[in-house]
Amino acid sequence: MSASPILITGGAQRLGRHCAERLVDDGHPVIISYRRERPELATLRERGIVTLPADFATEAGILDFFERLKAETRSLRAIVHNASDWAPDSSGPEAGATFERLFRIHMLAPYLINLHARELLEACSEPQRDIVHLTDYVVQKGSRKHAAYAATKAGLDNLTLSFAAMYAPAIQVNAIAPAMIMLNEGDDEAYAEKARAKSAMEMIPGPGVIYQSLRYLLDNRYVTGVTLPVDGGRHLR
Ligand SMILES: NC(=O)C1=CN([C@@H]2O[C@H](COP(=O)(O)OP(=O)(O)OC[C@H]3O[C@@H](n4cnc5c(N)ncnc54)[C@H](OP(=O)(O)O)[C@@H]3O)[C@@H](O)[C@H]2O)C=CC1
Ligand SMILES: Nc1nc2c(c(=O)[nH]1)N=C([C@H](O)[C@@H](O)CO)CN2
Repeated sequence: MSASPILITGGAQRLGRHCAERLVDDGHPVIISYRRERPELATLRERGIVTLPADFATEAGILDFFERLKAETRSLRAIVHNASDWAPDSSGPEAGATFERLFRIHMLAPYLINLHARELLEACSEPQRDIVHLTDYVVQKGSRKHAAYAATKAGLDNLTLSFAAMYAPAIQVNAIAPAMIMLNEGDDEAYAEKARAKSAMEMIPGPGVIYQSLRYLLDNRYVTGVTLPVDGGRHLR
């Protein structure tokens, strides 16, 4: 019987893409969701990664995605909720719309997908099944410029506890809380220097440290309801 696939939402770039390719390297079938078609997806498809379109900004979009997922597979080994929008707070009339959009991407999508995908995870013939939420160090301290982002990631952090209790022992549910992992386009050296100085390790590690944490969770049968900080010791500064 072929292995059940691992789903990574928002897997077309950066951390999600890195983990998707590393999982393929480790022999797992992988499904990713993407929002925008782009040339890089061809590379992932050539590696056998199944790519499903998804826009989690609306409930209808979330449920449409789940129908596509169900048409693609009858079981799942794991779900990694990686899709995210690091939108700064809006001032003025669109502030509420921004908050609602981030609530849907960071909380409603993981919530509805976890509820609907329970039977896909339980259909996995392997002994371990996992759900992993990508949250953020800012859940612990808030954010002056990304308050809506931080609050909705805090909601996702709390969903980790609820789903871990609901789904044990058949399914393990954990979170990974990164701080600065990789820069964005347009981040200059001054920004990078400031970012490095924020953590005790004084580095911007790149996505490999996230895959190491995901690998640990996927390989450990006795860990559930926890959040792994991957933040270079931000709390020490
Ligand atoms: N990078 C970092 O330093 C840090 C990352 N994190 C967290 O780690 C995870 C990965 O980070 P990173 O790789 O930088 O993430 P990105 O900012 O690259 O976003 C990942 C993907 O999310 C998808 N996405 C955005 N909006 C939507 C939407 N409305 N519906 C569906 N998908 C959407 C995008 O898809 P598309 O490109 O197709 O539009 C994008 O490819 C995220 O959850 C992030 O919050 C936390 C702290 C630090
Ligand atoms: N979806 C995203 N979330 C976050 C990103 C990102 O690029 N996409 N980046 C960060 C920053 O690296 C932040 O940790 C710097 O302090 C946070 N979240």
